[in-house]
Amino acid sequence: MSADDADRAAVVERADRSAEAGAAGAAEPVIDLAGVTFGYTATPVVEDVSLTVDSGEYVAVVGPNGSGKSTLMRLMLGLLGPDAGTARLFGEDAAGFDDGERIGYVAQQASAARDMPITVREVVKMGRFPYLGLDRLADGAFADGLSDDPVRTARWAANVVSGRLTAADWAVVDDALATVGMGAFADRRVGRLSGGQRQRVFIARALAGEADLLVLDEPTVGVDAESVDAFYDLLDALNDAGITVVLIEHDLGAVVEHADRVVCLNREVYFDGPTEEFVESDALARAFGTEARFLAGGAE
Ligand SMILES: Nc1ncnc2c1ncn2[C@@H]1O[C@H](COP(=O)(O)OP(=O)(O)OP(=O)(O)O)[C@@H](O)[C@H]1O
Repeated sequence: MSADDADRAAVVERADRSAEAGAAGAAEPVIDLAGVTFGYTATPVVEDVSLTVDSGEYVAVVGPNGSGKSTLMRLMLGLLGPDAGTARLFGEDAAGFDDGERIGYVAQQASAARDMPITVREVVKMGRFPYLGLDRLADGAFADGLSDDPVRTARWAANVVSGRLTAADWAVVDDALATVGMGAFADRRVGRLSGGQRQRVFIARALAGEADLLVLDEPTVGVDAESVDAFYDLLDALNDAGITVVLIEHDLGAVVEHADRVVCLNREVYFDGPTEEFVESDALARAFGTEARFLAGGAE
């Protein structure tokens, strides 16, 4: 079986699992914002936004610089609380949501990640941590490993946690690496990867956590063009497999090619609907003002 075939097989297997989960789960929205208003100061940067995202959707949030996209994402994830309105995540109040492993968050390339002195497999392994549970750590030896030296303690804790990963956990880690096409890089240091490869590793970490919502904030900024295409193909495959995708993206060409639905934001929602209708609409011109001509040209 070629590496590509293995990757495809992993995606298909994931699709089967998601289909089972979908059949068993209720049809509650993944994200549900109702009349949300928020400002860092007295002036709102997000105003009266209502939108729901259902399981399995692929939604892109677009808008000019400073239009409130990242703020909206933080509100969706409960990292900020609305001044007015309500934000719900998987049916719960977003601020109190504590089932973090259900969400995979991929930020713009963090420069810190470049300096991480750990391997790809170690990063992806972190996705399993929420499943280990304190009960799997709580044995008599726990206190013996603590030391005054924080680095030693952290190293010890990492080793203990590694020791607690079962064969099934490691299988999930390897499956996630195969899905993003990074199986061959498992033992490479994260800092030695290209930007696009690193972003795939962070997606793999989310998959290892069995996330069913991927939230990405301009994930391909600074990534070379070829890797960007591969990255979006991967997102398409994951979405086909049932994972909900919410993507902030400035590249309207990528949005038009990949997302099923567009939310166009400039403090308020200017458009929310199918991508083909967005392309035909005047939302871009209204939301982007003078930038619209340039951006629309970029989308062709
Ligand atoms: N932590 C903060 N404190 C104060 N103001 C903030 C903060 N974060 C963002 N803002 C302001 O809120 C507004 C919306 O910012 P936000 O980052 O949500 O927009 P954006 O659409 O994601 O922008 P960009 O496309 O440039 O990343 C901007 O005017 C920004 O300056």
